[in-house]
Amino acid sequence: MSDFTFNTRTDLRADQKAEVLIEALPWLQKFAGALVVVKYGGNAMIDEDLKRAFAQDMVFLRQVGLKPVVVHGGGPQINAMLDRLGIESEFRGGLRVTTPEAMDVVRMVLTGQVSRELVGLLNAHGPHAVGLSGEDGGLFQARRRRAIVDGVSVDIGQVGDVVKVNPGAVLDLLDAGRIPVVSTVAPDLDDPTTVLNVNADTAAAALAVALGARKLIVLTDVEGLYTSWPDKGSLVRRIGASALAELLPGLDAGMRPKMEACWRAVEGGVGRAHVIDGRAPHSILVEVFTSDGIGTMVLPDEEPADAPFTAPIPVIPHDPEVTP
Ligand SMILES: Nc1ncnc2c1ncn2[C@@H]1O[C@H](COP(=O)(O)OP(=O)(O)O)[C@@H](O)[C@H]1O
Ligand SMILES: CC(=O)N[C@@H](CCC(=O)OP(=O)(O)O)C(=O)O
Repeated sequence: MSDFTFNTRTDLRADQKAEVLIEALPWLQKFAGALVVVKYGGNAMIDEDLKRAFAQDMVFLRQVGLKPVVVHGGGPQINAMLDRLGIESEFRGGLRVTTPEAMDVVRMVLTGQVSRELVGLLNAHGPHAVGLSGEDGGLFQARRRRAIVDGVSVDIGQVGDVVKVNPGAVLDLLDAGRIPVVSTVAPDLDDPTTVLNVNADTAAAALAVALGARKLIVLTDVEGLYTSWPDKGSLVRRIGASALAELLPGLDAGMRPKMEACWRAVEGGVGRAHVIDGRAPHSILVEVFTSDGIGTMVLPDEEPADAPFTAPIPVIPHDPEVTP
């Protein structure tokens, strides 16, 4: 069970319910048809109630006309399976050292376990979700990368960075009204007979850029980015891309790939990137459909990061049937 609870519906008066709904109107209008990439990870992937709430949020987004694309992680699930099989695994520079033996497990767990479960949760609401990996339809091509540990470049095996995205398969699914669920294993561009293990935060950013997404939303287990972690008073609500770039080298292993992903997304033309708290049920809906939003928002430099939070002015389409 999560630590967070919402008022039960009977605690809200009818006018309060109406207020919540009407606050969403300008955001529903603003984001109608918008493509949103969501990186699913952290607690929201482990707690049963949070899993179900996540699935509801994705189906909600689709139902009100957005185009959600899910990119999932699975680090804890991979760790558990490697342990069960007695295969040793370590992280260097925030990335899993991936031997050929470990790669088989990474691929099996991400595509055969985590993706399947998520697709099942989403499809409890209707036949919406289709799982695919970076191998399907040539979605991703990756190149081996090394990790930097204490300033030294080290070999970490079958680990890659996405260098090419062919979003056709994802776009086909979106056109058919589906919710694509993407696992981040990718063929090696230099040796297509092998697959590489790609960090899910960075893969989500690459996909968001290639799709021209309006938003990238990354779920995690804290409220957002703290400038002086773990000082709770240092939570950042908004930050411009350049200011974030200055902070990146000083960030710890867990937060760094997430914030780097947000930075890359915004630099690549994605309108906004958000890191939000996946421990709070329905945090995605709060982020997209309320004026204050939630978590940390990264925005392009040309927009002032200190502008007040305001809702867009509602656009009421002219209906000749009602008003001549
Ligand atoms: N500056 C920071 N701001 C927020 N969290 C931070 C920061 N530095 C380190 N962290 C840690 O990074 C964690 C998120 O990384 P990680 O556990 O890898 O995420 P996930 O499992 O959600 O992919 C947070 O739970 C927090 O403990
Ligand atoms: C190279 C690398 O480290 N890959 C990750 C892929 C999964 C992932 O990124 O999962 P989270 O989002 O849950 O961390 C791994 O093997 O754990």
